[in-house]
Amino acid sequence: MLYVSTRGQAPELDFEGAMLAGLARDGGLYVPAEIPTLTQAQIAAMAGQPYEDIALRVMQPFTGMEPAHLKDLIDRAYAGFGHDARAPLVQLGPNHFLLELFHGPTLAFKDFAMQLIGQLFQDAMRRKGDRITIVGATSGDTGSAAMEAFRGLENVECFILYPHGRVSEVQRRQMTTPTEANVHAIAVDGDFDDCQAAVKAMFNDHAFRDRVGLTAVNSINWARVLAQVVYFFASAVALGAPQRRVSFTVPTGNFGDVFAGWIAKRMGLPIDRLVIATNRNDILHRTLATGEHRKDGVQPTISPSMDIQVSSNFERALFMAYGRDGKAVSQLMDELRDAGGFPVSQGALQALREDYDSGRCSEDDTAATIRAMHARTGEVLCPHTAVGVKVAEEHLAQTPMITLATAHPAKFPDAVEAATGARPALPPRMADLFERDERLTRIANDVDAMKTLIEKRLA
Ligand SMILES: Cc1ncc(COP(=O)(O)O)c(C=O)c1O
Ligand SMILES: N[C@@H](CCOP(=O)(O)O)C(=O)O
Repeated sequence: MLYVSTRGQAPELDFEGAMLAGLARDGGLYVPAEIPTLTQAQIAAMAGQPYEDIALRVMQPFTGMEPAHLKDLIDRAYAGFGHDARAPLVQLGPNHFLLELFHGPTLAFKDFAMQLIGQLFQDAMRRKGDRITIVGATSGDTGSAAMEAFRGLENVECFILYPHGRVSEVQRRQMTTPTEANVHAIAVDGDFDDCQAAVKAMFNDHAFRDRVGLTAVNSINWARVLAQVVYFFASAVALGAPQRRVSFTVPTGNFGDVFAGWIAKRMGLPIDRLVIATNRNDILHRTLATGEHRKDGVQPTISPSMDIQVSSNFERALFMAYGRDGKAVSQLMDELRDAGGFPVSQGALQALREDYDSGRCSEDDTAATIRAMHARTGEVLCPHTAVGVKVAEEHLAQTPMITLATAHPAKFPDAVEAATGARPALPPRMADLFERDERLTRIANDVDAMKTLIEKRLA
């Protein structure tokens, strides 16, 4: 299986090469040259299987890895999850289900991919004997998941850039309290888009990239997206796929999760609609509605992990919608950088609308949904999940709808308490989070200063 860049100018790589590279050398994102398909019988055979077995069947064709070896890494990745089903389904209404993706060690869906790529990276490094430097950008959840997966590992330094003052206190403390010396929380005076732009700028400085052995754990990295494809299969099969079609609503920011759903659909999973749910940072909803993809400044919300305007993986969706035309995508990305946006061509817009629907949820509706769902079902939603549930309710139809519950409510206690009157508790293993010492470096939104900081630390 080979991987190609969305900008068409980087060398094609195998799975391990694409994973270790992170961002392609032409600034694009790696995607599979062809998407492998599963037969309806192969999908039906997943019914009743453990999550780890489904993960093997879904991911193995993309990796070319020896199945028993990959299965061993998958088993290790999910052994620490706090629920036997890994991703349990809860029914919210007659045709509406919630997929709980927050039973991993850092209480957000990021653990599904991050725990696995932690294993995959260690496996590759054992064979190659390399040192790597991870630089990641986070709006709150990727950062703690990455630190959890890589803390204490020899030959790995992990730097996480987060927007100062724009993550919840629990999220911040999850990043600033690990004691291992190889993980570093860096508070940037900027927003998430600034942090992500800085990461991409470091990758595009090839001399720096090669000097420090830079790699990515954001959904820039194809392996992150791949691991997220699995729970679309596991949940759809639990509700009767492939005989029964399902739809998904995905709280969306960087577009990695919903793009994983698109991959599942292309692999043969009978998905009816993929609904993109945004908070008031609604660039993706506006794009689908109007055909104009235009940045509008990141606005802080009570669902801070989705406070994103430059949605990294939308580039992968555009690549597919433009018929895998790397030159066209490259031009669009230049326009986004230089002019703040671009019109999507009619053909590409039609292709996007064939697979995706979208909706936007206001701050008031987010709080009202947390409150109403708690009163009606007893289920406590995190604000991101509430954005998904609200938008999903506007798209309910004959087909069962699965909304992704992307984080545990206890990561956002203030927003949840304001809506329900009850403060969600952290799991006992994290009960002393607020007593632990914090360690962080505050830095200006200046890529050169960040590179200097990283190189100093590595020296
Ligand atoms: C809790 C939560 N929900 C939703 C999202 C959006 O997911 P994606 O960036 O894959 O669109 C994020 C961050 O990415 C998140 O942390
Ligand atoms: N919401 C994310 C933003 C980064 O997303 P990623 O999936 O590209 O890592 C976060 O919590 O950091």
